[in-house]
Amino acid sequence: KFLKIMFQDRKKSTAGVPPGSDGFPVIGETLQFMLSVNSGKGFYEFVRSRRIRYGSCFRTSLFGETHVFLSTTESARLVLNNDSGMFTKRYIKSIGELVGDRSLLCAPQHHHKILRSRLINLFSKRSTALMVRHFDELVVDALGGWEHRGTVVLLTDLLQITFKAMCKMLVSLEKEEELGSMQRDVGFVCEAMLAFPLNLPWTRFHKGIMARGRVMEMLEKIIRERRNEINSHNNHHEDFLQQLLAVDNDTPQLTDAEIKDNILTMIIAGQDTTASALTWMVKYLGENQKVLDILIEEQSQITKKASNKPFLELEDLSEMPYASKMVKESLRMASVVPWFPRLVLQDCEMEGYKIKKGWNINIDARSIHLDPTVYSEPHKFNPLRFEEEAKANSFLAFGMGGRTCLGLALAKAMMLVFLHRFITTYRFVRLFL
Ligand code: HEM
Repeated sequence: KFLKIMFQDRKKSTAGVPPGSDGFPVIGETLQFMLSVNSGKGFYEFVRSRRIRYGSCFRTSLFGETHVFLSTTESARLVLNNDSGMFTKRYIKSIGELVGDRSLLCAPQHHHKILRSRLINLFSKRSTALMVRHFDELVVDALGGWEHRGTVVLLTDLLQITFKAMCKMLVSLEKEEELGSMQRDVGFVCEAMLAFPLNLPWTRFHKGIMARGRVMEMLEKIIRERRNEINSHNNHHEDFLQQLLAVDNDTPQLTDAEIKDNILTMIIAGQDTTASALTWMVKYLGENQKVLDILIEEQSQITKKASNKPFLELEDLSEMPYASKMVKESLRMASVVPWFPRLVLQDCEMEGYKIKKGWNINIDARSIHLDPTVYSEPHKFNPLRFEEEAKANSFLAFGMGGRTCLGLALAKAMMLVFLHRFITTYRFVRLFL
């Protein structure tokens, strides 16, 4: 029925293209976009200022292509749930060269479905429980060290902790030296993903390609060693690699190339996002004394109850109702992934405007999270707003539909663990400089 409406509308459509600017010939508004990427305000400023100028649907031209930004819950539903099949995640060749064209992020739609159905099994309750225990160990260790340091740059430390957590969960990599070189190389790959895709010896893109090669070599070595261990029955690992290599006649095996590309993908997808979300959460804590007081009360109870065990367990997290809302509110306010890009596969109409095949359409999650018609007093940090269920299609921190974040339960668990330890280890004093 939906498709019928869309096609009927298209035949008699008199709709115009969305408001916005095409900028300069060929480069469009790329320069303005790059300026805001490098400004102190960050790349979202480019979108925010145009959303204010043009409204909830606007177009721009970036890197030679038309981009439309949409910021209503209804457009989020249509595009992200994609029941019409008219949208897909875009394959960008340069990103494919960096994360691998068998990565979940780049695979064509039919291959994505197969990969996702295999990978989703890895994110079980058991994996989350193991992650809680291990992440807690890492956090306790890190927080203990902060006592003796004059200044801690939170994001830098958290990137290291989340990197270690990802590597342990995925391939049980724990040796400091190997972790160090892997983290450096994954960092080069991530930088190259945002760079101009020119593969010449002095470019950031080239550095990323070289780094990907080294990451692949290291993963190959890890897979080889693991197979030897499995063959000699000398194996005690409980990580994602172990599950991916297990021979199970009911589930199709992934090839080694698929395993390597997707391990790199999961490190990239999980490390930065979680570290940023944690950093924002601490910022909101520092700004909201009342929230902090309630949390201290709740978390002290957990400390009392769990005093006989060295580390938190998954069950402990279910006794943190206020902290869970705090985590959700932090994710809403921060919108760590601010918009979700898709490619339009057929001419259609959205919000009364003509959208053409081949355009890029972006669901602007941050605008939805801060829309006063969706969340009352959206700039107020208020965890209790989640006592009531949020409006449909309005909480988009982890996306929606067939591309929803695979690591959402893990990410929430890590945030709760960190919140607990942070609050119960240190006293929060705000310095007004
Ligand atoms: C607070 C932390 C995190 C946030 C805010 C976050 C957010 C997101 C969002 C918004 C998407 C969907 C993007 C889209 O639809 O275009 C996504 C996808 C994904 N996330 Fe997360 N994520 C987080 C942590 C993690 C963790 C810990 C993992 C674990 C490995 C992970 C793995 C993935 C994967 C594999 C995808 C791709 C799914 C697909 O394309 O089918 N994420 N994430």
